[in-house]
Amino acid sequence: MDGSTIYALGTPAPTLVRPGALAVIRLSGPRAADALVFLTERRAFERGYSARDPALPPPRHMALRTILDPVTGEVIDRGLVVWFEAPRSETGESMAELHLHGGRAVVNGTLAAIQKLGFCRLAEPGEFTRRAFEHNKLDLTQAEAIADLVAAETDQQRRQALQQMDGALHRLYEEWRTLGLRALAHLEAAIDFPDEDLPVGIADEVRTEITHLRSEIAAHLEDRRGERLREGLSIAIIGPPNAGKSSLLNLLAQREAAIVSETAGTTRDVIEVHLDLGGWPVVLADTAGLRATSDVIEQEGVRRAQARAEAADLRLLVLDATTDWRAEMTELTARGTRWDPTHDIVVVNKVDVAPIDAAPVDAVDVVPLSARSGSGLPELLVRLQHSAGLLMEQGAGAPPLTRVRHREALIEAVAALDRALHAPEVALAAEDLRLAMRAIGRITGTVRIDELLDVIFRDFCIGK
Ligand SMILES: Nc1nc2c(ncn2[C@@H]2O[C@H](COP(=O)(O)OP(=O)(O)OP(=O)(O)O)[C@@H](O)[C@H]2O)c(=O)[nH]1
Ligand SMILES: [K+]
Ligand SMILES: [Mg+2]
Repeated sequence: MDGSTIYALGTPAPTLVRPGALAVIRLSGPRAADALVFLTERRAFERGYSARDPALPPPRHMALRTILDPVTGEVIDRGLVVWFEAPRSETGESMAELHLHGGRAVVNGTLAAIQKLGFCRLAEPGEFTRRAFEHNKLDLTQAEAIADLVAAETDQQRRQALQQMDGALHRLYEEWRTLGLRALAHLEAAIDFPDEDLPVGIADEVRTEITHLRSEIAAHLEDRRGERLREGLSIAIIGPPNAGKSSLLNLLAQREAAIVSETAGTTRDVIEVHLDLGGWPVVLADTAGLRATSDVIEQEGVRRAQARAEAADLRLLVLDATTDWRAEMTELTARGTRWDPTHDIVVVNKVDVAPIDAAPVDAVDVVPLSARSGSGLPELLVRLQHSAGLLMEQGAGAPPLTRVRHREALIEAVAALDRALHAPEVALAAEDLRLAMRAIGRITGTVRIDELLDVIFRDFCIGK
C-alpha cells in the first residue's frame, strides 16, 4: 500500500439517460482533509492553506458547502460534505465525502477538480476496503462480506452477509486458531523440555485437543447452507418429454425463458433462470425430457439433464396427468440415484384437461398443477419454499461456511491435523499443526499472502 490519497465515485456512474438524484465521491488518505479544504474554500489551493477557521467541518458532521474548481474558482455544485479524522473512519485513514447532485456534468466536473489538485489518484477496485483491512478495521472474511452485501439480491443473502460482516466467521476461525496454537504450545514444550517434569499424559491431552478441533472443522465443512445461500439453491426441473417442464419454468420465471411446443424433445440445453423464492435465491434449471432416443443431439440433452438432476440441491419432477404418470413416477423416483423425498417434489401437470386425485402415491405427496391456467401454483410455491427452508435455513448455532476459498483452506487444515494425529514424532506433529494453523490464518488474513489479497480485492467494484 502506498501513502497516496485516493478518490472514487461511490455511487453508480450517471449516464445521460440515467442521471442519479445524488452522487457520493469519497477520498481516503493523508491529504483527504487538504483536498476537502481546497475544493470548498475559494483561493485556498493557490495559497496552499486554509484562511478560514474552521475551514473543515467538525469530524463526522455534515456541512453544506459550495464545491469549487480549485484552480479557476468556478462553482461546480452545492452539496453536503463530511470529514472523518483518522483513525475513526471506514478505512482507518483521514477520509472525506462529497454528497453531490447526481448529474454527469457535476460528477465529471468534481472528479476533474480533484485530479487538478495533483496529489490524489483514482482508487483501484476494492482499494477502500483493502485499506480498511490494512488498518485492521476488518479481516478478510469481513471484507468478503462487504462484497456479498453489495451483491445480495435477496433478504436471506443480505442477512448472511451482515452476520459475516459483524465478524461471526472471523470469531469462529480465530477461536480455532487459538485452540490450535494452544495445542502447539503444549507440543513445543514437550519438544523443548523432553525430560523436565511435565505432567504425565500431555500427549493424550494434546491428542484430545487436536481431535476436538478436527471434528469441529469437519462438521463446518459438512454444512453447505452458506454456500447455497451465496450462490443460489440449485433446483432442476426434470421429467418425461412434453410433461410441461418448460411451461412450468416460464410460469415460475414470469417470462418466456424456454421454448414451449407440442413436439416432444423440444428442450435440449439446460436453461437457467434466477428467482427470489420468498427470500431464498434460487437457480432454476429446465432440462431435456428423459427418454431413450436415437437422435444424438437429444441424447446429449438427456445426458445433461441427468447430470443436472444429479448435481442439483433439489429436484422438481414434472409428470403429465394425461399419461400413466403413477407408473412413470415410481420408475423415475426409483431410478434417480439422488431422489430425496424429504425435499424433492413431484408435480402432476395438465390437471386442466385430466383432473387427478391428489392423494399421496406410495406415501409421496404430489402437487396437482396446470401450468396453462396457473392453478396449483400457490401450493407449489409453498412446497418449494418449505423445501428451500429445509436445505438452507440456518440454525442458531455456528455461522456457516460461505466460500470455496474458505472451504479449500479448511480441507487443507483437516488434512494437516490428520497427519499431526498420526505423526510418528512430536516434532513432525508440531510441524503439521503449524501448517493447519497457517491454512486457517490465510482465511482471515492473519497469515498474509499478497497475491491472495490482490485476487480478493480485485473482485470489488471501484469506490468500495
Ligand atoms: N392442457 C395443458 N397443456 C399444457 C400444460 N402445460 C404445458 N402444456 C402443453 O404441453 C406441451 C409441452 O409443453 P412443454 O412445456 O414444451 O413441455 P416440456 O416438458 O418442456 O417438453 P420437452 O422440452 O419436449 O421435454 C405444449 O404444447 C404445452 O402447451 C397444461 O398445464 N395444460
Ligand atoms: K415439448
Ligand atoms: Mg421443454
